[in-house]
Amino acid sequence: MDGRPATEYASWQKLQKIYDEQHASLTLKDLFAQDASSGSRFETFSRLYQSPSSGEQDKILLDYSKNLITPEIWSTLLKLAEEAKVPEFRDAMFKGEHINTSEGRAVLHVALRNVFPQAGGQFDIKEEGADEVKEVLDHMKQFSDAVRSGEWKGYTGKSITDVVNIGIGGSDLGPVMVTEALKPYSKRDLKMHFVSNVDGSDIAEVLKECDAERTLFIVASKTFTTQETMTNAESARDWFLSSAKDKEHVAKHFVALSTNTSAVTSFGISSSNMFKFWDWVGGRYSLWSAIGLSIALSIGYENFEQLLLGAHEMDRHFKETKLEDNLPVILALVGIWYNDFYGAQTQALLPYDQYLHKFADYFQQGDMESNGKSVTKAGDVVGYQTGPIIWGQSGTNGQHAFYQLIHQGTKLIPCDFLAPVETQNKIGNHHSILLSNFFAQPEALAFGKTEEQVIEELGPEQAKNDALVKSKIFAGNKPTNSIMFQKLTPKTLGSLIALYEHKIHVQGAIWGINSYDQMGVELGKVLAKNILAQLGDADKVKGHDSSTTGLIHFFQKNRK
Ligand SMILES: O=P(O)(O)OC[C@H]1O[C@H](O)[C@@H](O)[C@@H](O)[C@@H]1O
Repeated sequence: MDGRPATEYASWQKLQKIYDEQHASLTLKDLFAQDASSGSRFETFSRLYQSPSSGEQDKILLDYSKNLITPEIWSTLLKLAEEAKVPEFRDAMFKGEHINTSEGRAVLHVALRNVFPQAGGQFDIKEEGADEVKEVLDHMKQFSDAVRSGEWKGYTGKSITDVVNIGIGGSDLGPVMVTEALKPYSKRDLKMHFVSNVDGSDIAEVLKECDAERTLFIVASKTFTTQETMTNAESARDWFLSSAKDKEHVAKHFVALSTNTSAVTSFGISSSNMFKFWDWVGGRYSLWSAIGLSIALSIGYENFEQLLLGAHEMDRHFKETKLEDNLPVILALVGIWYNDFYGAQTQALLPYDQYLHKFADYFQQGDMESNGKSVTKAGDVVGYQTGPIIWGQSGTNGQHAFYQLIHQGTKLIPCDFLAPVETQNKIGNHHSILLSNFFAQPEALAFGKTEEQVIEELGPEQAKNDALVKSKIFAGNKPTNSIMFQKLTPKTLGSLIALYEHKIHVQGAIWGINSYDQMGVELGKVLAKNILAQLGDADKVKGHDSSTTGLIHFFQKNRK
């Protein structure tokens, strides 16, 4: 809680000792072979989460049995969570304590979904703005209903057909991921576009598809100062005005999502077209706030509310469930075991659901911007690994791209496999084929293929080729989590996102770091501003190393 280095905990030291003594002989094969004597490993190391309001329909199964953990390792990891005061740190977040210490802010994305008195009661959160959440949601409902029904008209009296969300980082990735994930619930005749990159090609391609009379621009930026977003927003406004001519028409075609009212109004968007949020909403935790307006426009407010409800129910689970049954805690502890003791550098997220194809991209920011830190909250340099590199893509595509390295490469890559029991699109036996891959890959990773098996398969003649035999061996012993959910409904998606958000929180708490600032994005921004002012004139290029100067001069000489 106070940023104690994790290595000081007795349980951390014990884990190190266990690792040193046991890791060479610890195999998933042996661990599962003990099933017969000690009861099913699956029973011991899996947990079923049921939505309190819809139970069966929105359940999530977490199987963490294919991990290199024994009862002793597991109980020591749970002890670590207690020693690091994970429950206290979690409760401090829910109470609105200013756990983002470097910025002196509360961390209250949980307040954004704390709007369901019927779902087991609300959390008592007393922070400025927390009582305005419902008001902004009502505004979002009213606005999204009007646009979706066609009641909201553009400057020539036509309804809206295209929505362009202009934002970057947390003001883009969440809406992109969720609108993709919930496409089956979307209004197909309202097309969603996302512009994030300051590269003019991004906005140029989107605008080619839009008609100024029927396009709504959402300028999404917490600070409303982000260079990429403001540049894109200005270009969008210029493009719009080249057709609409009159600045008065901007009001029908531009809305803003921000915490910065004065910057929004000086851009020319009236405060009645602004959807606000608060400084206690971190960018990468903001899809639940006004930043989710594009989501509400795409899937409708009622579905957006279901997304919030799913997250709220996971919040309750995280807050009220003992550590050993707590899904976010389990994911966090398993991750720490590989990250800090086995030295794993990365963590793959592999959804076997095409609609989740942006899930890993989303949690790249969610996890890496949160836990990519190397000093504790007390300011000490950590002597251990913190946040993992998050990567991945939809499962079967990954199988034909990078799984080779996971199976037979030299690196340990812990993987989370995710899949729905029910598909959104029943076509032939696609889903059975998909799921058979979802079941097979963790099995292959865990148990591999021995030399004896390879020799038997090859037959006596080919087995004489030793190099061929060796190349076909799968060492196995690669750890995975498997997460199965009933169906990718808005509510289940909300719960899954909150599950990973809280996993990140627990890991940050154990590492003693501040998961809620992002100082590492600042330096590059400042240098870029300085360079921009020098780009026009070769004589102005000053104050850089010879490499940077050489590159800038090369650009200046060759640009057309
Ligand atoms: O919403 P904004 O203020 O435009 O910020 C966009 C992004 O900027 C920076 O990269 C970081 O601070 C991110 O966390 C943030 O999501």
